[in-house]
Amino acid sequence: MASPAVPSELRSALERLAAVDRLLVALDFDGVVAPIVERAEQARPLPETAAAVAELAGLAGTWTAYVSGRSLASLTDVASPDPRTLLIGSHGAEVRLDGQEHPVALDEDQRRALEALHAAFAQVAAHAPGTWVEEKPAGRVLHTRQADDDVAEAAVGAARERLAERGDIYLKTGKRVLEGSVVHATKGEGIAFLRQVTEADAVLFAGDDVTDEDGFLALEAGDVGIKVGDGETAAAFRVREPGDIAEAMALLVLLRGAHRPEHRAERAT
Ligand SMILES: O=P(O)(O)OC[C@H]1O[C@H](O[C@H]2O[C@H](CO)[C@@H](O)[C@H](O)[C@H]2O)[C@H](O)[C@@H](O)[C@@H]1O
Repeated sequence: MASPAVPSELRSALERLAAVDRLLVALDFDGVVAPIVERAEQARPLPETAAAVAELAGLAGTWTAYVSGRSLASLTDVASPDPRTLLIGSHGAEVRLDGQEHPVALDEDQRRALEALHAAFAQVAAHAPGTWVEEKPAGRVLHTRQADDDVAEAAVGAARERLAERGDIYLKTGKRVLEGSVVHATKGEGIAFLRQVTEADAVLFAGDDVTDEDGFLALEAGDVGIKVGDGETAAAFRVREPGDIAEAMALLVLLRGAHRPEHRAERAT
């Protein structure tokens, strides 16, 4: 028999979460809310997940967030998030709370480092068919999903080599991407910040990529971490794919709705 989308241990954890006074539901975007696709601009949330997130955002004592590596501009473009959903972009460097954006501000040294990062990735991409460079306010992403495996591996190696001496550029490996940023930020910091501003008693965080491990490590006793897909993880729970997150979120709507049927009053976070 096929294993259920929401394993029984995770269901029990969701039942416990649904009963807390103040709950923060934080989801990574690509690979969790939206299935992975060939090009970054083509990603879209699964409609069932987006609907569940909007319902949760309307419940009393409940906050929703997307915690993403994307820039805020790219995240809002592809996710069309419910306005009540809090946004963390650029792996923690950008924030949108109650519709107010807090963009990243770069100093002169960081602007110069960003130019050097752009030049390095652009030069590599120019010689590696199928690769391309995504621009973010504080970083660049070398995408290799459409390149042959050997081309992708060589491109990432060449980009790392060009930047090896730079202590002012932080590199992260993601799913068929090499990310560079001139600002040090992590999803763990993003989740800690959201926990503080929402005064949440418990946090759910779901992620699929290596960079989400910082988020899982920021979880505390009573929180719930869900890894989507394969790979080593610090998360206590695992599901197979974004469709399973849609089912978990629909279940959480039912469970939370039973504890918090009234709607959230409109107010600042
Ligand atoms: O933290 P996330 O919300 O998961 O964002 C991580 C990166 O996601 C995007 O790249 C990934 O998704 C693309 C679309 O499915 C896929 O083509 C790519 O291979 C993936 O790595 C995004 O483009 C990056 O900026 C994000 O940092």
